[in-house]
Amino acid sequence: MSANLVVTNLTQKFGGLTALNNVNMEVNFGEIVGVIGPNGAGKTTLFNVITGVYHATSGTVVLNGKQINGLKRYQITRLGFARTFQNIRLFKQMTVLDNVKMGMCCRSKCNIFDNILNTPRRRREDKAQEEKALGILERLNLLDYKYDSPASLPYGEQRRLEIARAMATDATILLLDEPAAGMNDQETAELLKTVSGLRDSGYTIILIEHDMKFVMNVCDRIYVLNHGELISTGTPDEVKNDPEVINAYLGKEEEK
Ligand SMILES: Nc1ncnc2c1ncn2[C@@H]1O[C@H](COP(=O)(O)OP(=O)(O)OP(=O)(O)O)[C@@H](O)[C@H]1O
Repeated sequence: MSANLVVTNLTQKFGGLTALNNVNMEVNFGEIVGVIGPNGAGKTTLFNVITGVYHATSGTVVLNGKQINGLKRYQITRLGFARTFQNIRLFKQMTVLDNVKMGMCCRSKCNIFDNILNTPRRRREDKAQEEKALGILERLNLLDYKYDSPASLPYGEQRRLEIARAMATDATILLLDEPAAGMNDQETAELLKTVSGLRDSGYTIILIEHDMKFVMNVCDRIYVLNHGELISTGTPDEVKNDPEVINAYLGKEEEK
């Protein structure tokens, strides 16, 4: 398997605080990779650097052989990254279907005149987008909600809708920030099926998660961060038996 994404010696400083310190990571095509670690370990910062929210203090992020750190966020999105966030960020005043269509804006071939004059090109694109969005909703078992407001959906469905919108960007790499947060057991089991199904259909998935049962069941490999340092990496079994990892989590418990 060849590496899709290669992070090398990545360091991110915020003033005197080192949120990431020389972090190395490789993600292969079609893998589900988990990023775990206690609160404040640097997980979200890693996502923020990969997706261009922050420009790394030093180090590189390389996608398919091309360095992407330093690029603008929209350029990184166009290369095939999409992400969901810890806190659900849906457009509540729009329908479920329109939320998914919003994900396609970054690929639009229409210009401002097409939009104002509702030209044939605009109408053709609308139709194609609608068909594609319906397909994604069907795939994520959300089709019955297409004309509903996202706010009216059960929590698990809202989280899946975020993934649907990320897929609509034509992403090949999905970064999911705590996708199972706040879910009950049934919703988590459903999410596990969804995420495994996406991997099986060719997506590469990187996820941050605190729900250890979910992480251990869904991930092919895991990276463990603590205080901005990579302290362990391996299969779920390797990581969960690593004394460094156990110490990092127990240490946090003792600090409380
Ligand atoms: N924009 C920022 N400015 C200053 N400090 C920041 C910024 N973003 C993150 N940090 C700090 O960097 C460290 C890592 O934060 P980060 O949010 O990446 O951790 P995390 O592992 O995602 O934590 P959690 O599991 O609680 O979400 C923390 O000490 C945080 O306060």
